[in-house]
Amino acid sequence: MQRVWRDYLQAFKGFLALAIGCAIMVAISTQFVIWCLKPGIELLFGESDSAAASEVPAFVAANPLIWVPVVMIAATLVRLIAQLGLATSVNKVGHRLVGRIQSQLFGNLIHADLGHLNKAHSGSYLSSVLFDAGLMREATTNGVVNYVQHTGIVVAALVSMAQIDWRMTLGVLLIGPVIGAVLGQYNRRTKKAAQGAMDETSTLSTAIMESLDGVKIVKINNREAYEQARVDAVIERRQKHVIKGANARASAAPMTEALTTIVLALVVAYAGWRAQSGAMTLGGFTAYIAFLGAAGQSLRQLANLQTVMAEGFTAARRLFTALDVAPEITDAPDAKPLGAFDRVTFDRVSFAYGDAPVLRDISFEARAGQSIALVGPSGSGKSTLLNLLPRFYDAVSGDIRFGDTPQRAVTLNSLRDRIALVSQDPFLFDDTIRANIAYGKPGASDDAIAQAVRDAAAEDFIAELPQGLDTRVGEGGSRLSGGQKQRIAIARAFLKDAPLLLLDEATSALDTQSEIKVQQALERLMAGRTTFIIAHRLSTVRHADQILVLKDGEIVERGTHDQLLNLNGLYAELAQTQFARPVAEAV
Ligand SMILES: Nc1ncnc2c1ncn2[C@@H]1O[C@H](COP(=O)(O)OP(=O)(O)OP(=O)(O)O)[C@@H](O)[C@H]1O
Repeated sequence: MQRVWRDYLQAFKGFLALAIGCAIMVAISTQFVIWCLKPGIELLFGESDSAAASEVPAFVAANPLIWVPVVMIAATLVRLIAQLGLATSVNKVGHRLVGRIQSQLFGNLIHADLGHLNKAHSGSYLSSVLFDAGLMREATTNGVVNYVQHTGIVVAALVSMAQIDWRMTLGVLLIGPVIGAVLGQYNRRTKKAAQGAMDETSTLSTAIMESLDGVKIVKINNREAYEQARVDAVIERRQKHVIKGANARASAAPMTEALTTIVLALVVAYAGWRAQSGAMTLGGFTAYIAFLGAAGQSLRQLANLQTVMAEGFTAARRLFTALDVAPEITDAPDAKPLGAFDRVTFDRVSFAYGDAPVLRDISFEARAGQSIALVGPSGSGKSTLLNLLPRFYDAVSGDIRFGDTPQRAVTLNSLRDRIALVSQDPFLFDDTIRANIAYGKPGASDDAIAQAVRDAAAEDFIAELPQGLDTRVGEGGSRLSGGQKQRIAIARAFLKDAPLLLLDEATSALDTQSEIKVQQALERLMAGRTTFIIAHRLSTVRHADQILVLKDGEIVERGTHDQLLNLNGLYAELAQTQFARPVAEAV
């Protein structure tokens, strides 16, 4: 709660003060309406006139038939206004709080290290953004204000009851610890159920997202029934927790009600006995019962609030755990923008995902404008090596330098500004082709975009689309073919015009018109840029200035295509089996 106050609520303290002021006003006006009953009944029914008359102003005592209802209606109006003020201010603060947390969570997600994102479940983030923030709002705004209001009503009712008959009130208070113990019991159960339900909600989100992402694999393998059963099992587990929580919640309020009704019965008996001896008036008795009723109702509300608070604070704990993960890959305090560089150097670079070493002692130098092909068996570390250049991951040891400047001495933004990435399966956003091309260079001119489209050999197919550059590509570029997506990604890289290019070449062979165009566009893109390329095509490796052959995370051979073929080692072997056409035929 302290943290919620410090990080979120403090900024809205004016609105919160208004909400709490309104809550107190609601409590007071509720009490006042009930308090009016005693002198009202006593005056109207002519009971013990003198006592009632001394409790109210003279004009009320003089004309109770008019003034008692008028005062009660006025107090009710005050209460209505206070309730409206309470609702609007709490809603405003609460929903602003949700928006702020959701925005922070997304900011945290988008700035997180890849290493962290790979470990976290996307569903867990999704359910935090969508549900946890709402649960936390309910507890920290509505919950807190209702606590203040209903606690106020209970305390004020007890004080008024003590004024009417302190002995009876002392007796009533004895029930307090019993109610406390009952509520405590339900509170524990609700908390446990809330935690379980929230965990299953994130599992459910993950399961749904995974099934949709892999829908083709699901269908081709006829695994719809399996996926249905998998999701049903999660729903079932989630429901069990939700039902447990709902049962605890549903039992807490009636238990409190039963206890307060027992108290009411005892009060009726005791008050009747006191009335017989003339120690209690009808007005006093009616007001006492009404106060007791109000206190009982507020106690029930407090019992219901236990769930809201339990869920809210469990959600808050989860949210804070997610928000507290700070990225480790950040700018050094004295980082400078990356300037022009004449070479990229890897100097004894090693890397591990966790404890598993993936790259060992990688050393090489790429001069500006050269193309470096990375080849090697699957899992040898080619993608990992590429990932180190834009600092998607940081090397465990060794140095990467741009010219003479160490990679960690430059700002992340300037480093990534100078790198373009074209991957095997390029990612497109559900936006227009224009926006997708300009993603790396927002605000690029129409001319620059048109030039990038021409360079990427994408103009023909874009011209055939009904809205040309303004055609939306669908989620993940689903309305375009693989070759078209590739060319848009290449146009994006052309427009970014970065000096360093990372390419993960498509594995398929050059056998269609579209793929020939892609290949030619890539060759134009590589011209004049330092290119690191995971090569799957013989034509690419043959033209590379330097080929690094990786095996188990180490460079085992290096040189040009001809030099490596002459070595007759791993490269020659790979060239025979891995590349599209046999070496003999291609050479
Ligand atoms: N995010 C990750 N977490 C843990 N291990 C990983 C991760 N990514 C890759 N690895 C492991 O690191 C090793 C190298 O993987 P990498 O993707 O760099 O190989 P690659 O040579 O690019 O393979 P391929 O040609 O099959 O794409 C593999 O053993 C892989 O299991």
